[in-house]
This record gives sequence, C-alpha cells and structure tokens, in this order.
Amino acid sequence: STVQLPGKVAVVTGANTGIGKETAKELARRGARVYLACRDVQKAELVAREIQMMTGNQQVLVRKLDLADTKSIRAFAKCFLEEEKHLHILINNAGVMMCPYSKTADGFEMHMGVNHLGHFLLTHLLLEKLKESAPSRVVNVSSLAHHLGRIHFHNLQGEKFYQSGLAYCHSKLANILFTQELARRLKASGSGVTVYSVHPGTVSSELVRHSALMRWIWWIFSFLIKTPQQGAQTSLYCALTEGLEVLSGNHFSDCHVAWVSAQARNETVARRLWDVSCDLLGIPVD
Ligand SMILES: NC(=O)C1=CN([C@@H]2O[C@H](COP(=O)(O)OP(=O)(O)OC[C@H]3O[C@@H](n4cnc5c(N)ncnc54)[C@H](OP(=O)(O)O)[C@@H]3O)[C@@H](O)[C@H]2O)C=CC1
Ligand SMILES: CC1=C(/C=C/C(C)=C/C=C/C(C)=C/C=O)C(C)(C)CCC1
Repeated sequence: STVQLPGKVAVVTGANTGIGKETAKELARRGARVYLACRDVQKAELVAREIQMMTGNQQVLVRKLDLADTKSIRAFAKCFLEEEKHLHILINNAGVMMCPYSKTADGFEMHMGVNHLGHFLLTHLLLEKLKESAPSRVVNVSSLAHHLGRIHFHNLQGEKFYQSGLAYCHSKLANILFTQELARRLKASGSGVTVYSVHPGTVSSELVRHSALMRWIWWIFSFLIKTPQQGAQTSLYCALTEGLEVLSGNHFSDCHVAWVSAQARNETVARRLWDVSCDLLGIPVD
C-alpha cells in the first residue's frame, strides 16, 4: 500500500514488543501520530525512541494502559480524549496466552479479561472519538486458535474448569464475535467506523512466554514461522487498505478474508456476549 497517514492518529495496544511494535512502527513510518498504549511505560519509552529514530517521525507517544485493570483503561481513555481531537485507527493488539489461572484487578479470568473485556471497554470508551473522526477503523487481533474456542457463559471466568490453552482460544473467539457484533451495530448507525478481526499467522514473539512447550516448538520451527514484521502485515492491511469498508466485520489472515468457525458466526452468541460484557463492565446495555 502507498497510503500515507499525515494528520492521522492511531492507537496500538501492546506496542512495546512483537506484532504491536512492528504495527506501530509502520504506522509511524507513514506519518501518523502513534500512541503506544502499554502497561510497561519504561519499556515502551525505549521502543518509542527506537521508532522515532528509525522513521524520523517524532510523533510517537507512550501512554500507560494496563488492560488487566479497568481503572487503568478508563484513565487512559480519559487522558486520550482530553488531549486528542481525533482517532482514526485503533489496533486492539495486546494479548496474553496460556497464563496460569489468574484474575485481573476486577476479578475477570486473565485471558478473557485482557484479550476480550479490556479491549471491549477500551473500544467502547473511544467509540465516539472514532465516529467523530470517520472514516476510521478498529482492528482486533484475534487468532486461528479461535477455532478451538467456545463461549461458556456459565464459566466465563474459568471458575468451574480451566485449561490455559483453551482459555486463550475462548478469548480469541470472543475477539471475533465482538468484531462482528460491533460491525453490525456500526453499519446500522451509518457511522463510517469499520472493524476487522485478524489472524496474524504463527509469529515469533514473546506470546509463548508462559509455556515451555510452545517456546520449544517456536524455537525448533523458527525458520518456518513469521517474523513480527511479517505478522504485522494483516493488521496493517486492515488498517490501511482503501475500499475495505464493505468488508467490515470480516476476519482476515494473510491479507485475505478468512473463514471462521461456526461458533464465530453465531449472531445469537455474539449478541449475548455483547450484553454480558456490558454487564460485567458496568456499561449500559442498549
Ligand atoms: N505470535 C503469534 O503466533 C500469534 C499472536 N496472535 C495475537 O497477536 C497479538 C500480539 O501478540 P504477539 O506480538 O505475538 O505477543 P507478545 O507477547 O510479543 O506481545 C503482547 C503484547 O501485549 C501486551 N500485554 C499483555 N498483557 C497486557 C496488559 N494487561 N495490558 C496491556 N498490554 C498487555 C504485552 O506487554 P508486556 O510486554 O508488558 O508483557 C505486549 O506488548 C496478541 O493478541 C496475540 O493473541 C495471534 C495469533 C498468533
Ligand atoms: C506443529 C507445527 C507448528 C506449530 C504450530 C502451532 C503450535 C501454532 C500455534 C499457534 C498459536 C498458539 C497461535 C496463537 O494465537 C509450526 C510452528 C507451524 C511448524 C509446523 C509444525
């Protein structure tokens, strides 16, 4: 794509490493003002300097965002809305995989809390700004792993049973259901905001940090799997490609529309997950 982004504003969550860092770098290279929304501000400041040096774009800013704490998400959104007039691109990229059973500050199971509920709340808080800035886009980084996911409404917080690999898959299914439900609602209101979910490929990154087995598989097959820069391409495709608006709500892999599981196409589950998420986060259900 030759699309340039002067005057455009982007937020990338989890931009201090892996796919998010490469996504932020490319948006900065194209001239956008890019917010690195990260939980570790020190790490992110180093990355911001690196991106500034590599791209010549000084408009790379770090803001604290811990998706495992709704107070932090609300504080991030409040500051952002106060300081920025526009938001054109929101990349919901941050994620955790296969962590031992743990809960967020608000008592949500960590995968569901960070990967789905955290980004659900963030998007909700920034949605008016996205609408005011239309045409604007939201990209939700999901995974092929959603195929193994199920939304167990009776065990959303993993309290009855828990398996770390499956918990990741459930949260990545939630990312796709959220994308489709949000796209439906945005289309109905003619808002000019479009939304896409993405499988970035199998990418060498810190995502495998919680699993020795996955780290080993990643190491053995390192010559086969994607670099973070390659892994960022589908997010960038969805954020930048002209004329993609008609495909709002779709799932992409390798820069093409990709097939999703039957669960991920279930509108009833998507609508119920939306309502339950609003309920858990204290957002009025409409
Ligand atoms: N790598 C792969 O093969 C695949 C990745 N994906 C998806 O791609 C996305 C990016 O992952 P990838 O780059 O591979 O993984 P990394 O682990 O390299 O990066 C994940 C990022 O998310 C951040 N993060 C984690 N928890 C929080 C939190 N509570 N609040 C804010 N930020 C947080 C991390 O911050 P910190 O550095 O501070 O931990 C880090 O910046 C994820 O959504 C993942 O599910 C999907 C399919 C395959
Ligand atoms: C067996 C095998 C592989 C393993 C793939 C795996 C285990 C992918 C997991 C993906 C995940 C966890 C995505 C995250 O969302 C490789 C490396 C492709 C190489 C060929 C053989």
